[in-house]
Amino acid sequence: MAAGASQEARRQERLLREQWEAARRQVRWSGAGGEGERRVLAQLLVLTARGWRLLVGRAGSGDGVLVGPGGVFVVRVEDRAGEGGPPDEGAGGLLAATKVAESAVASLGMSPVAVQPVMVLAGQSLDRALGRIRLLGEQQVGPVLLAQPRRLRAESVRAIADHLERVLPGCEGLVLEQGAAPDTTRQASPDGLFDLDGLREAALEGARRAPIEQWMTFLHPDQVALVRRNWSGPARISGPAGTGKTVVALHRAAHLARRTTGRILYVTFANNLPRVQSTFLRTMAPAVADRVDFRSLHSWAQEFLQERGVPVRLNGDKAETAFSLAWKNLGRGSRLVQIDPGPAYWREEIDYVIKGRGLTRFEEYAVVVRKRRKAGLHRTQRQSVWELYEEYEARRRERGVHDFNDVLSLALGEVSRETEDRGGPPYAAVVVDEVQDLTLVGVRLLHALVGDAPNGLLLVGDGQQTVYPGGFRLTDAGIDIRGDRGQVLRTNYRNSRQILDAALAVVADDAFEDIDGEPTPGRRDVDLTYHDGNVVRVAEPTADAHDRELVGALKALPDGALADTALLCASKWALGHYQRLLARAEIPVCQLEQYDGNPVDAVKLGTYRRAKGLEFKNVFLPRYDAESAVGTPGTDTARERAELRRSQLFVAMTRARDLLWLGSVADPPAR
Ligand SMILES: Nc1ncnc2c1ncn2[C@@H]1O[C@H](COP(=O)(O)OP(=O)(O)OP(=O)(O)O)[C@@H](O)[C@H]1O
Repeated sequence: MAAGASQEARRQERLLREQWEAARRQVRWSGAGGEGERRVLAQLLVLTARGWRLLVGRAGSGDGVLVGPGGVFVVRVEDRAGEGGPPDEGAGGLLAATKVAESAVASLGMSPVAVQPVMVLAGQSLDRALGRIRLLGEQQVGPVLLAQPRRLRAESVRAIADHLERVLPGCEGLVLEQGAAPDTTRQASPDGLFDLDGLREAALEGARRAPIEQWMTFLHPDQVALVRRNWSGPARISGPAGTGKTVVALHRAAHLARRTTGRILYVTFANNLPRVQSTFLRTMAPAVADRVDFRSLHSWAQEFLQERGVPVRLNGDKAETAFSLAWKNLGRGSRLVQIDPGPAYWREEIDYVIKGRGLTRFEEYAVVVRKRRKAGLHRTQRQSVWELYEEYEARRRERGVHDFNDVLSLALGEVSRETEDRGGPPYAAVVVDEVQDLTLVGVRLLHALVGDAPNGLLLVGDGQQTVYPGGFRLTDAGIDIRGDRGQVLRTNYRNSRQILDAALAVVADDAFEDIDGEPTPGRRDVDLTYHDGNVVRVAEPTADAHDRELVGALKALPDGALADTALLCASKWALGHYQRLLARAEIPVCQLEQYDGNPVDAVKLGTYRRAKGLEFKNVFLPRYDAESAVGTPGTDTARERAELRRSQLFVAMTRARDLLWLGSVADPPAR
């Protein structure tokens, strides 16, 4: 240990010893409770000399509340020296008191996840969970509270404690009386159960730990109301980019985990998001982090089928070969090539319209409304698509493999059977983030897991950020969102006006229909919070000059800024190019696919799609306006692809909080 550090440790130890002596004298004098209770109270009083506020019932009984840098803790002390098991009787009262405290701080915008029930067992040594209650021994309570990461600043501690003192009935503040300070020349010998070393270490650790982000504790009171709401059936939260949908969904998942004993499933389509979101939840509500399963839909479905013994042979390459053969046999000679000569459009038709919607009969396909598909198909053309589909299925089966859609259909069949057999849903609640990315079968599957149970299904997303072809309405999935079960968030907390305006300009003419069937204009009204930020546009005559500018701009960022910087590309090809460029320039890179939400001092590199749901202080979009091959110009399918590409660009642009760098290569000047 460095000399400075050990001096600080000695100073802390001396201070703690003095504070403990003073607290012991104070509680002895107050005559509160039994001896064990008095020792715990003395320890809590020590915290009041370290930035915490303690509120107790006026009669000296009931549950106390501690408010400090680590959050709000509703505390019940049980004097159980020598008695074994946990005091179940006290738990109900403590949870009720916690609910009261949660309601009281909700009006201040404090999320329920920041209010935690703690039961302290005097005379015992333990640290474990009893449902959502943290059970702590006398020796553990001080160190555990002091070591919490910092959630509240001093002024918030003051405001919250003052508020609670005003609104909680019969409650008053108790502080360590400085006048009761002991004779410091005497070497005090703390009681056996007072862990001086533990407290000292915890105080140092608490000071060392980085504070957790504000949004993990405070939301807008309207958002807190959504987090705590009781919904009688499936619910939906929508809203434009950056309006806090994911933030509300995460707090909601934590809140539900504390309210129920079952497990919570939190699903997205993308593979990388669950890792990031799980990291966030672990930081903001560690006590319930293990009760929430963060999964991508397909990985969850595969694992689920495996556990149930349903054979799955997912093989993307062999499925691709099956399609290529089907196209060769039936597609490329058919009337479909007049609509779009490329096989990709027809593969999408099978993936997103036919299999994605779970259609199994031609008559269903013949009449289906093909959402977001711009090329109209009459009956004979649909017949050709259906023949292609059947040929593909035959080739796929021949190879004995499944594609991604099969995995979801199999899981849906299994869940429906299982829910009937077992008579109960496997999850207490399912939260779906970025729901617009899912297929209809995917949404049906998740709905089947919880049905229409109260507080069971929460769908979160924004149709404007659709980055895959096709679409569906919730009513197609048999999901009925009524009245206040459909909520819209409207305040953007992420982007500056310049950045949001630049992004909205891209999709201004692309009106869309959201999954609730609501027609919505491309340029939407969004309230902005005051926030500075810049759009930097760089147009260079050549690709080389463009890349030099990009590297220069990245290198000019201040020290440590790379940790909050992303470079996003429209295609995998471009990704490879920029990866090599950054490697040559010796700029550290972290692939978005590997990113888990923990800070790493490297540029996050990924495709527009991979950046879904994430945000960064600085976002670089090189060659952002480069035209990709979008089929025969002027055709419906080309228009559809161009619109999808604009949605993807919109998603990429709205990831930027403070700086959006847009690079392009201008046409060389005419000679
Ligand atoms: N009440 C709030 N006060 C301050 N910041 C907030 C609040 N709510 C959300 N934020 C911040 O807003 C930003 C966007 O939040 P979030 O990612 O949840 O939005 P979103 O609607 O899911 O976005 P997108 O659809 O674009 O992925 C985050 O930085 C979050 O911390």
